[in-house]
Order: sequence, then C-alpha cells, then structure tokens
Amino acid sequence: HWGYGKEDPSSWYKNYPVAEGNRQSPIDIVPNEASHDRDLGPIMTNYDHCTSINISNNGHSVVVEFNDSDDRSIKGGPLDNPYRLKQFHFHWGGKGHEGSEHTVSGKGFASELHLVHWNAVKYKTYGEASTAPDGLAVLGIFLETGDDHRWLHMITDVLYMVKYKGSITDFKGFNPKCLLPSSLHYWTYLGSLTTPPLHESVIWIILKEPIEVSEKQMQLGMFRMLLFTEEDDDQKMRMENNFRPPQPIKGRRVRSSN
Ligand SMILES: NS(=O)(=O)c1ccc(O)c(NC(=O)NCCCCO)c1
Ligand SMILES: [Zn+2]
Repeated sequence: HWGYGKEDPSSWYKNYPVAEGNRQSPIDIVPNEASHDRDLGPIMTNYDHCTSINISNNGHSVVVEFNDSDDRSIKGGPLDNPYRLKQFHFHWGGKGHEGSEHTVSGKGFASELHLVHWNAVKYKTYGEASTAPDGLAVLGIFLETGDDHRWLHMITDVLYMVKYKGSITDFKGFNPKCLLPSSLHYWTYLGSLTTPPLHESVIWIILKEPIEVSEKQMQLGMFRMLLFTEEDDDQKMRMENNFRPPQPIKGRRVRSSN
C-alpha cells in the first residue's frame, strides 16, 4: 500500500500512473513568476454553519471530518461556484525537517493545513466531485513555528485519542475559521490530490500568510502523538514527513490575488 516510507512518493506512479500527469500537486510557487490577475476577486469563507463530526487517523494524516450539508463554506476568487467543506488535515515533517507540501521559492514550512471543499452545485457526492476537473477546492495554509497558536491546542489536546491508524473519536463544535491567518491573499493554480489516487480535480488556493504554531505544539502535538501503524502492529512507525515533494509545473500558470 502507498505511503511515505517504503512505498514512498517516487514509487506512487506504479499504481497511480496519473502521478506523472500534467496537473500534479504540490508545486514550488515562485511569487514573482505568478501573474497578478486584476479580475481575480477575494476569497470568501464562511465556516460558521459547518458542523465538525470526528477526528481520525487514516494512516496517512490526522483528519477532521465535517457534516457536508452546508453549501456556503468558500466562494469567490477562482471559484465559479460555492464549495462545501468536507474535511481538513495536515502534512508535516519531523525532527528539524520541514514538512509542507507546497514550497515558496524553494522554501518549505514546518507544516501545511489543507481545508478540503467540494463543488456540491455541480456534483452529487464528494466521491464524484473528487474525480472532476473542477470538483475540489483545497485551501492550503502554511504553518511556521513561532508563538503558541491559541486554538490549535483544541486539536493537539485530542491527538492521543487517535494515535493509531484506524482510530477515530468524536470532535464536535470546532469552527476552522480559528485556523485562518489574518490575510486571505493567495496564489491559485489547477492541480491534484497530493496523495493517491492523485486525481487531477483540485483548484488550489494557497494563502500567502502562514499561521504561527509553537515548536511545542508541533512536537507534542503532531510528531510525538501520531503513528502510521495500527494498535496491534508491533512495529511502531511515528507519523512524520507525510508530505509529497513539489511536482513539475508543466507550463501551468500560477495566479496571484492582489
Ligand atoms: N492532500 S490533499 O490533496 O488535500 C487531499 C484532499 C482530499 C483527498 O481525498 C486526498 N486523498 C485521499 O483522501 N486519499 C484517500 C486515501 C487516504 C485515506 O486512506 C488528498
Ligand atoms: Zn493534504
């Protein structure tokens, strides 16, 4: 099965040939090569009606799922429809190793948060949307180490409950707006899921402003608590470096909001 260790990203193409496709993610973003598009409006988010349900360890990341019965989570910018929040999850590094998936002029960040939304106007289910070229919109937010993040502890405090692959626990009443930086300025480009099945179905919206989390929150929270492996697996593999490296841009344009 695919992973970040043995079956690492460089071998994914064997079972998922689209790994060598023309709109793969992540990418390295070069700000001064991004085209500033005047008719690219602001991104508008509204997570106040979203209902978080649970938090789980799927063996690749820690995922917070939402009841995707709300339409109005994100709209505007490059999006022709409003998209519905389905889940968010993280990618991170390990001891002193950066772990973001997108990079900016070759610079990686400690971690990257992905808020995954789907086009419920055009498609009936998330599954259907996840294979359509305009099916998903993923809001990417960089995490850099600095001050304590006042709300991230709500997530890191429960990670001990989802230490092992396949574990899941209730996680209600979490509003992800507390994870957004102050500015919603962004870069946007057409890409893919960054994990198998690597569907080329994502409109990526990467926020320029990182959020700050403390070293302790990263160490105690992500790196220390989570494992790739199941509870009865005697090989305890720490969940870390669960990021795919940047992929070829293949002539794609990256646009920049003002
Ligand atoms: N990193 S991403 O581009 O934001 C992304 C957004 C939505 C996704 O559905 C996936 N990938 C995924 O769900 N793969 C199924 C196997 C995992 C559980 O076994 C990746
Ligand atoms: Zn992701």
